[in-house]
Amino acid sequence: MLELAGVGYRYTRWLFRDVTFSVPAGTVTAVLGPNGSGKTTLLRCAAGLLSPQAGAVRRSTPAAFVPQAHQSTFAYRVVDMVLMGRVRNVPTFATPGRRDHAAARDAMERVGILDLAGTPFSSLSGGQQQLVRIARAVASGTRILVLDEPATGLDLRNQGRLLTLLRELADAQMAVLLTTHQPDHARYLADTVVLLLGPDDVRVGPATRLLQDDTLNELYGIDIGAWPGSAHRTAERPLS
Ligand SMILES: Nc1ncnc2c1ncn2[C@@H]1O[C@H](COP(=O)(O)OP(=O)(O)OP(=O)(O)O)[C@@H](O)[C@H]1O
Repeated sequence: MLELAGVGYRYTRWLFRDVTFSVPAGTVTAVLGPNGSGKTTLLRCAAGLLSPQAGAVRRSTPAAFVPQAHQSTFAYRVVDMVLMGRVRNVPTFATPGRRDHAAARDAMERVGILDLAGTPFSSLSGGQQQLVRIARAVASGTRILVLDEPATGLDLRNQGRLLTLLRELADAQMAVLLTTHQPDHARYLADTVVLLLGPDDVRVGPATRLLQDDTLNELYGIDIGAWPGSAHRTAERPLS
């Protein structure tokens, strides 16, 4: 269980002032908002990587945080990267044991990257590296998973695999909190959505109720019916 009560954070200005929601075990919560609205900052507060200036965050266990995708040049093999997720379970100066290796293997299998186990992390594509980071978090055995834009950089097959995996992890009683720029992903996955419309306008509710066209128009400052990428618009586009 992850709980935020009246959480506020400011750098030079308040990004959000009074955010309250909880992510019970067995559920998924998705945070949506325009670029710069404070999604990453909110997730870092939730995961315990930043201390909010207002309110409180309660976690039933330490959270595993999967940062936004970025290309990395770590020379470790994939299996060693995933094993790093076990760091809390391995005593200082000890080497990972059989259970740690089994957890790493299980995590790689679940994420679908077992065939990459011996590959140097630095030689993977950005999307593959993202899957490795997710496997590392899964291997940690955490009950609270916090992921910042986990689908970014993944192809359609891997996006589907990710959505399925996150749903399975929630069904296995994990609390999952993520950010996404894709309302469709939130509709599929999230029990609850948190919309960052402004420092004093943070809306929390069921995905089915909040992810309506009028709210998305307000959130992103667009007319979604006329948006070039909308299904409606694409269907209407004349063949040339
Ligand atoms: N370390 C920092 N110091 C000062 N300002 C910061 C810092 N980190 C983030 N900010 C500012 O806080 C705001 C919110 O940043 P944040 O990364 O949380 O937004 P976001 O919603 O995740 O954006 P995106 O969708 O582009 O990833 C931005 O205006 C950003 O410039």
